[in-house]
Amino acid sequence: MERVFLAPAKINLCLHVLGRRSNGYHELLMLMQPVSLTDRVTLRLLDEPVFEVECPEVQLAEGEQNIALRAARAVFARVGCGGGVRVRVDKKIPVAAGLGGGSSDAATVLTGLNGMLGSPLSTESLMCEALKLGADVPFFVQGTSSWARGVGERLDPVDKMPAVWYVLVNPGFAVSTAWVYGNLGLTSPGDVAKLPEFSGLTDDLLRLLHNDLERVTVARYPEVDRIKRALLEQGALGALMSGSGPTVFGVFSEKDRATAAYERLRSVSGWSVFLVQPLRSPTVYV
Ligand SMILES: C[C@@](CO)(OP(=O)(O)O)[C@H](O)COP(=O)(O)OP(=O)(O)OC[C@H]1O[C@@H](n2ccc(N)nc2=O)[C@H](O)[C@@H]1O
Ligand SMILES: Nc1ncnc2c1ncn2[C@@H]1O[C@H](COP(=O)(O)OP(=O)(O)O)[C@@H](O)[C@H]1O
Repeated sequence: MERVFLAPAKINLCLHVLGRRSNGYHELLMLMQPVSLTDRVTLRLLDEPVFEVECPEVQLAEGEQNIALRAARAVFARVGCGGGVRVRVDKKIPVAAGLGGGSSDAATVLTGLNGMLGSPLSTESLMCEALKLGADVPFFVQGTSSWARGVGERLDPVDKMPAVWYVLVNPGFAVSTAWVYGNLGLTSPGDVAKLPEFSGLTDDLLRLLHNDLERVTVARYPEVDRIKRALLEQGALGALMSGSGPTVFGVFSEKDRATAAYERLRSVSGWSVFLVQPLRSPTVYV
């Protein structure tokens, strides 16, 4: 049996670091949203106990280091059934970009395989395996815009989100999430007591835009700040780095303006530019 799924990217509309745990992980408050830039994940069930992953056209580990393969093994181990799986990931989401591509691939493998095997695992079990794979993976299993707390695993879905357009700009180099958190130098806990109200309007979203990781990435990669300014010059209502970066998103309320900015910015050498919308539903089955 073979099935194809689309694994979406995410953006962090806000990211506040509230503290640091003894294991080095950080306590966060984030508003996260899946967007319509997707990897294509093909899953083929095998009779023999073989686990393989291929990622054509990108320089990405095809063995155990690939998080999609680890997700496949996790499902089979938890279900305790025989057989194996061949995973193919056709990447569209830039790698190590702050867009959660690997986490999304992994979540898609967890939920997709579970469905193909007749749904033996509960959502709770899937969430448990998701968190073992990475802090952002539970968000993608849950699949909709959410407030995320803890290390990212305590999720509260948000129903009402504005119908905006985003232009994503990626400068073409990778940024390590571990490096960014490692260089945060957290001295005092973040204060979110005065966080603006969010009732789902575009103005609320614009007031909310904030990322505590931005200064770390910008200090090392000033190009991220140049992208922010370029997006604002092109008419974005707001612009922010997503996650640990280096991708920056610009917010637009009108499609025409977003399209014009997209056309202009994609002529800049070395930048990958995407015009996307918020996604409403979880992992898409093709
Ligand atoms: C920054 C964020 C924002 O959504 O996304 P990305 O920029 O990676 O997309 C996440 O917090 C990234 O989550 P994820 O990429 O799943 O992290 P993991 O693989 O679990 O951990 C990678 C590294 O980040 C650090 N880390 C991660 C999450 C967290 N709450 N605190 C941390 O300090 C860990 O110490 C680890 O060294
Ligand atoms: N299927 C995958 N897709 C993307 N990256 C992967 C995958 N499997 C393993 N990785 C590794 O995970 C790291 C983080 O990648 P990614 O999830 O794209 O980052 P981010 O969350 O910052 O967008 C990279 O160093 C990459 O080599």
